[in-house]
Amino acid sequence: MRAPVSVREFEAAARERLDPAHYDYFAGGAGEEVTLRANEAAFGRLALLPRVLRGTDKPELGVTLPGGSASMPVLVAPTAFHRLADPEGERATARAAAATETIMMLSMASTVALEDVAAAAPGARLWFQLYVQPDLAFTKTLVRRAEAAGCRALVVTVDSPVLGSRLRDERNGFHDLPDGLCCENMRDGDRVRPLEFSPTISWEHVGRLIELTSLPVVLKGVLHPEDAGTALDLGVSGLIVSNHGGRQLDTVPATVDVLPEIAAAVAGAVPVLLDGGVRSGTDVLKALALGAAAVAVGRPVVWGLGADGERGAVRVLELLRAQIEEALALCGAASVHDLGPGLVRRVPPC
Ligand SMILES: Cc1cc2nc3c(=O)[nH]c(=O)nc-3n(C[C@H](O)[C@H](O)[C@H](O)COP(=O)(O)O)c2cc1C
Ligand SMILES: CCCCC(=O)C(=O)O
Repeated sequence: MRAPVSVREFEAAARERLDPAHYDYFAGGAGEEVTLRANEAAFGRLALLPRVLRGTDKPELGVTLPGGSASMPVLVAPTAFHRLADPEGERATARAAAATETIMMLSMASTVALEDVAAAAPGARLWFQLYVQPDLAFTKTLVRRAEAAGCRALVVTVDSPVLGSRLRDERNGFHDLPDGLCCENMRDGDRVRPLEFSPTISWEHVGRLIELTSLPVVLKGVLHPEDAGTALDLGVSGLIVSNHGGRQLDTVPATVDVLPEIAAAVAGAVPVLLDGGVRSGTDVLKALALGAAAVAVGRPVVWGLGADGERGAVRVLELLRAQIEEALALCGAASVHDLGPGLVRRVPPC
């Protein structure tokens, strides 16, 4: 079979190989999946307005963030359960991130323990994603483990006081990992703790985490500009505009549609990242033009992993890099730092 040439084709290739219930877990969203669809559709309603006769040889793609640098403005978003996509699971993803010199946000719900991921991919730049556990002592243990393993930032997911309802999983009866797989970070002595969500999570928890760790704390899942302001006052090091890939509250806006408001509220004080629906280099340029310092991709990397393991994940990331380079050249931009709102026009839905 010929190699996939787009993220969409990687999805099709992964779909052929994955158990249908697992494919649905990865692909699906919450409720009627209005937000899931909106994330991608919103990029489609933005057009690029290129400049001409500004040629340069080699565009600059690298970005520097509080948790280190990346060779391109595309990070790996934290996604759970990679061993459902490939036997090597998060080890393979981390090696792919290392090979492409980008940052991987490692999900707390990984099917390989964070120490084993770090050991399997020595050059990997890992940020650890945390769901605050109701047991704060265990939460602290996780933070210490992430620090000890060399993670360079703590990504606190704040859009999940409870888990959104995924109707595909309900239909498929997919509620637990198959035998032999578990959330390895939840091992505690002889038992594996259940991963819990914290319905009472508040700004106080974030404040305590910032005090607890010397790592930069990045909040993931901010959609309201007033929350962005509160986060800045508390001293976060970065924000990720995210609706969890449409998997939490359905009918929230597409992330790229709220990005300009958040970027305006933050006014450059800390980097603003975006995830949700990024499927191509032109999507990346649009997000950067509207104020993102970088984007993260969730499903695209899972599709690479599901299609061809570590090699597939590398190919997805390298495909996005090549598409960014091409789009920059065709937009007359020498660097990912050169992009502004003038590059983007809103077009009516077709
Ligand atoms: C299968 C899957 C699992 C996810 N697991 C997590 C997780 O463990 N922690 C987290 O903060 N976000 C999680 N997310 C959300 C992603 O980090 C990210 O916000 C989202 O996937 C971005 O949208 P995209 O898939 O359209 O790129 C998950 C998303 C998917 C698709
Ligand atoms: C129980 C792990 C939840 C992972 C997650 O965040 C997601 O599926 O969206």
